[in-house]
Amino acid sequence: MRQDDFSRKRVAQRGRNLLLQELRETCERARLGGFFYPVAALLAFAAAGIMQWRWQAAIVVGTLLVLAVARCLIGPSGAPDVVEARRKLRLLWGVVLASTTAWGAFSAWTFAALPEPAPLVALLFSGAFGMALSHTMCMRTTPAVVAILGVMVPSQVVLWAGDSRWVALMWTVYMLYMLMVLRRSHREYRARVELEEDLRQQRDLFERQSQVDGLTGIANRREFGAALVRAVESLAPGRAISLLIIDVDHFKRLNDSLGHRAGDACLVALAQRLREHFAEPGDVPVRLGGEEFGVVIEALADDAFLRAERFRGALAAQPMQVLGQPVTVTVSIGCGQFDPARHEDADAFYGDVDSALYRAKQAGRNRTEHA
Ligand SMILES: Nc1nc2c(ncn2[C@@H]2O[C@H](COP(=O)(O)OP(=O)(O)OP(=O)(O)O)[C@@H](O)[C@H]2O)c(=O)[nH]1
Repeated sequence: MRQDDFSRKRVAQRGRNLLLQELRETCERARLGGFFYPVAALLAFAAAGIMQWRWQAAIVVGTLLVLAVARCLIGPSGAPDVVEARRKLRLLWGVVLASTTAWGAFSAWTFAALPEPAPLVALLFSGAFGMALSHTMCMRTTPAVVAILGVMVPSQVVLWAGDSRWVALMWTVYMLYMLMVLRRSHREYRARVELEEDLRQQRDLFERQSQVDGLTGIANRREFGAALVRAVESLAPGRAISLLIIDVDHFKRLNDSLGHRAGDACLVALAQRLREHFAEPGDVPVRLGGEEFGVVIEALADDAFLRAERFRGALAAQPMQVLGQPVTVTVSIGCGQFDPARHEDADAFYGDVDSALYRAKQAGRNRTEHA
């Protein structure tokens, strides 16, 4: 993959992760907050004498309750793609804005319709909701601003229009303070999620680096050890695991004649050949170190032997392009199948196949030997 493609992919992945985190947090925070609205409306009606206002209470509390339940139903199920995540966020904010606007309208209505102390109760709850919104729903500023205005403005209009100008002024200052708190909370939220994403990416990078060989890009010895132990320990009845250990013949000569850089390029080209040749499900090609490679194959020894021979024959017959010039290399291969009766563990299995490789070298190289 080209470097700029890789960077673009990482940027897109980062954007998606941030969006999914925003969706998760918005769902979580909106879920809890929704139920305070019907409870607050119930308390305001209780303060006014609930029996006298039972129909109005049923409509207001019922509406706010339905909206609270709707908030709970919109969740980040599974791992939605970017389009689906944006759609859910829009839907969720739509329901949140419906709750805050409904509350704002209700609190303004209490001044006209309900006796004291119901308007005071509703007014104080408006302040609490506005402040809660500025702290908790700070993931997106525009809808959060609309939500705060929805909760706060209707009662302010009533206060400014009536004879409570000082209360109205204090309420307006309070609302401006909420908007400032929202701005700060939003900045802190962004800094936190960006930092968390940076740490996640660093962790993934380190994890990948610890599993992949830096020169050839295929799995390294550490990953090989883990894959072999996994394969051996989880071997199901009727299944087989084979191992090839592949060593380049006279690699020192190649290094000495063409240079170390050409030696490196040769190892990269060889790893690419391995990747292409051993690409069936269950195949794990790795670089064990130096000019030694390994392949874990889910197959019987005879099948693995045939595939090893095909690889060896093709390599010897077809020169590789190394720094622009054709270079023919041969390999010696040890091949064996894991046998629980003979191999106590993965190490014993590896040792057995390594001995087969040794025999292949002793027998003249460019050949495959059975363990
Ligand atoms: N270019 C390059 N050379 C390496 C690397 N790792 C090991 N080598 C070289 O690989 C050579 C291995 O040499 P030997 O172990 O003698 O094996 P050989 O020359 O391949 O001989 P046989 O295995 O007996 O056929 C050494 O010269 C190492 O320096 C590497 O990452 N890059």
